[in-house]
Amino acid sequence: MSGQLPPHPRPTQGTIYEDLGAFFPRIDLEEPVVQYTVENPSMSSNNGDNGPRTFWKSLGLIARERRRQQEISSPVDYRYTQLWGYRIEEVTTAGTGSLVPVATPNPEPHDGRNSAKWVKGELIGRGTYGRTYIALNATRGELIAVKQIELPQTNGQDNSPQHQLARSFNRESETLKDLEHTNIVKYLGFEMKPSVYIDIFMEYVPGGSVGSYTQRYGRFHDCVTKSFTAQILSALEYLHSKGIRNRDLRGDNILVDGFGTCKISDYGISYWTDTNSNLQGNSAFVGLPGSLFWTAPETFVSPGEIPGFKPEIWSVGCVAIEMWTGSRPWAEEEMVAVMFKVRKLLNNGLAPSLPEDVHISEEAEDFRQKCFKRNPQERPSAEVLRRHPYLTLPPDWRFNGFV
Ligand SMILES: Nc1ncnc2c1ncn2[C@@H]1O[C@H](COP(=O)(O)OP(=O)(O)OP(=O)(O)O)[C@@H](O)[C@H]1O
Repeated sequence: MSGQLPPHPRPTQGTIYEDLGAFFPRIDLEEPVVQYTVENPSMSSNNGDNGPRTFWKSLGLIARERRRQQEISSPVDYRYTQLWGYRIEEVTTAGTGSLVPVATPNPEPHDGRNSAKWVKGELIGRGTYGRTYIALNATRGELIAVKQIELPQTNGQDNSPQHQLARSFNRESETLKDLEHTNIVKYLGFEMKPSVYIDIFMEYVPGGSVGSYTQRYGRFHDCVTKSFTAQILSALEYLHSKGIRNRDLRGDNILVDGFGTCKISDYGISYWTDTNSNLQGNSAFVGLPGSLFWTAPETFVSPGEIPGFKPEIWSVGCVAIEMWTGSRPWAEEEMVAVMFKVRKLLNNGLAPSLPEDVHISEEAEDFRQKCFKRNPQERPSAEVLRRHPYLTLPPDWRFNGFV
């Protein structure tokens, strides 16, 4: 492997466990490095030695044991180990018979939190600000994903998007840690080294994103679009009931596993400023530049506070456009033109349209129009939109590919 996971589709956990060395090439998986103590090693022992016993396991053995456990429990019942509240340390093997911390600049003294350890595997992909890696929880053997974002040196000025994200994660972590829903990527923990980096730990999702699948296959079969849209709305309904916003909903942030289960990632956190300073003078938008195409018009003009959850319903319409057409919304426009176009929309009611060669049903068109209501108050909530007739699937339909 070349240091990065094959771009598409990402391998399943089973495949990674099967060939762990290929995904963790810089780790000695057979070196015994993790110490365990068993209080009563053998109740049946007849040599009178029932005191605590210590022994060592390799990361490879720990991973194999975890894999067996995961095979026994159903994927739905599987509960990841939570890392919240722990000092989450990146470690590696070094031929010393124990796990050693990966050197970071200016290591800090231990702060009293219990430690959890993880090792880094191959790169999954690069985003605008960070890199996402496959990782192994070193004591539990679970395969997880970690997004690492370097914090730029700012000499006290910390308004960079990366610092905004770090603050947003700190602020929201009490809420984020308890969130659990089939259609969201579970956050497992968070570690920050001020002025150096943040690490965000998540469940690992095999497969790809809606964005990568539309790039690969073009427009989706209508039943796939209905199923995915309903799942996205189900996730939003849940997140909104917990007061969590999703300011960056787009195809690239909706991961899809091999069974056709969608999981929203990057929810509840944002690179947006807390104030209304930004790209366009007095507009509120400071999201990632690539997010513009999925962004509701009112987001560009409401100074300060972003209005409630309704901009996300607009974004749902944009994701549906991706699935109906195989391209991003406003596909015919360059970024700068879109900034103007969305502004124009405020005056004359334009919304992302469908190319002439794409035909959707009347129900789908009604769904599209509801998402793109000019007045955010007139857009239905996620809860209401989830019951739209367009989303009804034939009772015997099962996911069996994208097109
Ligand atoms: N929990 C996860 N499991 C598996 N892959 C993931 C996970 N989270 C992100 N990825 C993948 O890692 C890659 C990088 O993701 P990241 O979120 O950093 O950037 P992005 O969403 O592609 O772009 P941007 O930074 O512009 O939002 C993408 O291919 C993404 O699908």
